[in-house]
Amino acid sequence: MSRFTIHDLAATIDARAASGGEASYTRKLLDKGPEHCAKKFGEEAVETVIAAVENDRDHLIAESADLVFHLLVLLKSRGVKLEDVEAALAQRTSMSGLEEKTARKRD
Ligand SMILES: N=c1c2ncn([C@@H]3O[C@H](COP(=O)(O)OP(=O)(O)OP(=O)(O)O)[C@@H](O)[C@H]3O)c2ncn1[C@@H]1O[C@H](COP(=O)(O)O)[C@@H](O)[C@H]1O
Repeated sequence: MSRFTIHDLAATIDARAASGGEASYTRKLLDKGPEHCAKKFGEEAVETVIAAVENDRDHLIAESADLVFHLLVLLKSRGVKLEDVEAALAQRTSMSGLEEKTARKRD
């Protein structure tokens, strides 16, 4: 079985953004603009926090899936590619998280 990745989901979101999309939830979100996409992302983040605090594993997985989807839609709404985020992450692999935190304070 081939593995479904976040890149596959990003490609679907790209396709929905480019389509007519009357039946597409993705397209409906994008049509409402980045502020609406950001609000939805925030709601999903809160739901993910609640699932984590309640230590509900299945709920945490489901909410995390919603959260990743809404993050990708939010990035799309602002013209940021998943590859841009990956590049930012890749730059950090040469230093520890604590070093990266210190470097941020210097910026
Ligand atoms: N992965 C997802 C995905 N995860 C979550 N969601 C939707 O995100 C919403 C988040 O939950 P909410 O509780 O906020 O839902 P809601 O109250 O119905 O949302 P609103 O009406 O307030 O916007 C739900 O409607 C979910 O169905 C997703 N919708 C789409 N996808 C993927 O995107 C693809 C394209 O979908 P369409 O754009 O609809 O064709 C799908 O095939 C999936 O692969």
